Amino acid sequence: MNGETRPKVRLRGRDITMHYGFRAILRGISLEVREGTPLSVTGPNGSGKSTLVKVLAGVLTPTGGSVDLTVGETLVSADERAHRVGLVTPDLALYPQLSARETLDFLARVRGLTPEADVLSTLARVGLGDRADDYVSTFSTGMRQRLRIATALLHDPPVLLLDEPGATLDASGRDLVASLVREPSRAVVLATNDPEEAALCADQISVV
Ligand SMILES: Nc1ncnc2c1ncn2[C@@H]1O[C@H](COP(=O)(O)OP(=O)(O)OP(=O)(O)O)[C@@H](O)[C@H]1O
Repeated sequence: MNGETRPKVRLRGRDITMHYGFRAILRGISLEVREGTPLSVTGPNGSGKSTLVKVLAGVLTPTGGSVDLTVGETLVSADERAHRVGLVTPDLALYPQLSARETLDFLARVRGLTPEADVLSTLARVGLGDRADDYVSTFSTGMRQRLRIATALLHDPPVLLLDEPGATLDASGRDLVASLVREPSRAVVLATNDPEEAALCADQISVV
């Protein structure tokens, strides 16, 4: 979908707090992201970047505060949010016994998507067009990361949440990440320890 036809999107987090047991990780994080103005999330190891991304994705429920996503005029429900968000996280386990094409076919079915063509074009977009039928077990670290990015793009979500997306990628892979961050039609949040990656974003917050 191109930017002219895509509805406007706004992802907002208000006063987000998170505790793991007695340990307070996020203390009152507020943010707002719209299409075309990507937001980087920086902070030291263990400061809560990944936690914040998962809260925004709806994978984790925060201890306090709220997240809301508006697409067009519609406030997206918490249950529906996963269908509107593409999440790239190092925690995403891939099935080694599936091929890249089968991985996306499987996800397409799970997500209720049908068009087979999107699978191949998505693999081509991440540079795996010629490895579609190879098993994930034979993929290198960077190829697996490209496949994770493909899983996030498959349903053409209006929101992309990227957690350390370029950490294992080569120069062309980092260019791919840069092109995704700069897409004017998506709202993008990028959690990273890499200053060059963070600099791709117009806005920045830091968690400590
Ligand atoms: N499931 C969990 N149970 C308990 N503590 C957790 C859990 N997940 C994360 N934490 C803790 O929350 C804190 C933040 O972790 P998180 O992964 O969000 O940090 P991060 O900023 O992304 O770190 P890094 O830069 O190392 O990727 C850490 O202290 C971590 O130990």
